[in-house]
Amino acid sequence: MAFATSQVVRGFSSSAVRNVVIKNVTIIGGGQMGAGIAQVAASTGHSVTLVDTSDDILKKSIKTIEGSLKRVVKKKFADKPEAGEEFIKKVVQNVSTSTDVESAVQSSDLVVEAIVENLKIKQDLFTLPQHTIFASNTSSLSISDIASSTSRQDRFGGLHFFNPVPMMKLVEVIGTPATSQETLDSLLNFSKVLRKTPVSCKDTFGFVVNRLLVPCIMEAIRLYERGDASKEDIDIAMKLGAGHPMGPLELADYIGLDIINSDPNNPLFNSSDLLNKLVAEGKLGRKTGEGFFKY
Ligand SMILES: CC(=O)CC(=O)SCCNC(=O)CCNC(=O)[C@H](O)C(C)(C)COP(=O)(O)OP(=O)(O)OC[C@H]1O[C@@H](n2cnc3c(N)ncnc32)[C@H](O)[C@@H]1OP(=O)(O)O
Ligand SMILES: NC(=O)C1=CN([C@@H]2O[C@H](COP(=O)(O)OP(=O)(O)OC[C@H]3O[C@@H](n4cnc5c(N)ncnc54)[C@H](O)[C@@H]3O)[C@@H](O)[C@H]2O)C=CC1
Repeated sequence: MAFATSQVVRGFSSSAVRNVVIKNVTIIGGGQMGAGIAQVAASTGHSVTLVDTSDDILKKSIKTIEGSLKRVVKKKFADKPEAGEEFIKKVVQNVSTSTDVESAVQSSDLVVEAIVENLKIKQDLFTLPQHTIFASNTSSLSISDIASSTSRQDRFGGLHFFNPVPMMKLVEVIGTPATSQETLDSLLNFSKVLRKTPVSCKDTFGFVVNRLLVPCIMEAIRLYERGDASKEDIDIAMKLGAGHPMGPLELADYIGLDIINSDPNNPLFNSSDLLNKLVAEGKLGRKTGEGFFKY
């Protein structure tokens, strides 16, 4: 770990900021988000350790990364296929895998948690060296609640990526009242090093994007549930009428239906019987082969 002076970032202190230079990154959770974050970090020269619960899952994660890299190089190295192959090799070499979280975090400057969306399981994760910054990629849990199980809340923040990580340019950087300025600056700077655009947000339900996007998805589900329009027509309407790249039901399947959390205290986020039924049946969207649509 080293310190560097970086550019002033919108929304943060106006004097030159000190941030931790992040070189070694551990990503915990090798699912669709963890694999994507690992890919982007490895592609920008970081040394990445990807952690999950079994070697079989990790093998799948590496396959996902390789598949996504092939799509990236098809465009980036369109005229130079050999350079593209070399790039893929280099990126994959930057990623090592582990099922032992305690040893994986030992030399990390930053740990990004991208495991299942469950508060208790997330809280149980921490056995981190003192200097390490910990960031959660949670979609809808409170960063303060996740951080509450540690005594190192100054080095704890939210780093919220979007799916598919290699394509989506945004990262939301979330600070709690206890997050230090140095940690926030480090997370903002890290996002820029990944060639993403960071925005900062307080630790408020859904942060910015999901606060606006999830009510739209939930309302689309209710529209379909009431029989007001077919699922196909709802998606066509939002693609052609609002210019969205995916319709809300296709997007829900893409995100994963288990990830779309509700909040009983907010009518905009009220759950739906249909969504709950699909999740209970294990129809979680693209990743399980069926959600609102079949894949
Ligand atoms: C839930 C949360 O907490 C937060 C969230 O993530 S909310 C969800 C946010 N994400 C979105 O809203 C995604 C909306 N959808 C999109 O932007 C686009 O549909 C998309 C970028 C995913 C795909 O683009 P598309 O034009 O619709 O489809 P598609 O033809 O498959 O892809 C176009 C190109 O994108 C690239 N691409 C898509 N997915 C990729 C991936 N996983 N890795 C690398 N490249 C990818 C490829 O270059 C692809 O070209 P090829 O087909 O030649 O490989
Ligand atoms: N799917 C999406 O569009 C987005 C999801 N997120 C958030 O990212 C996180 C992960 O989501 P996905 O990648 O979609 O889920 P996923 O289900 O694809 O992957 C989760 C991975 O975590 C692993 N895991 C579970 N418990 C673990 C533990 N204790 N230690 C190590 N690994 C463990 C699982 O084996 C699985 O591989 C969630 O918090 C979610 O809210 C954030 C942005 C977008």
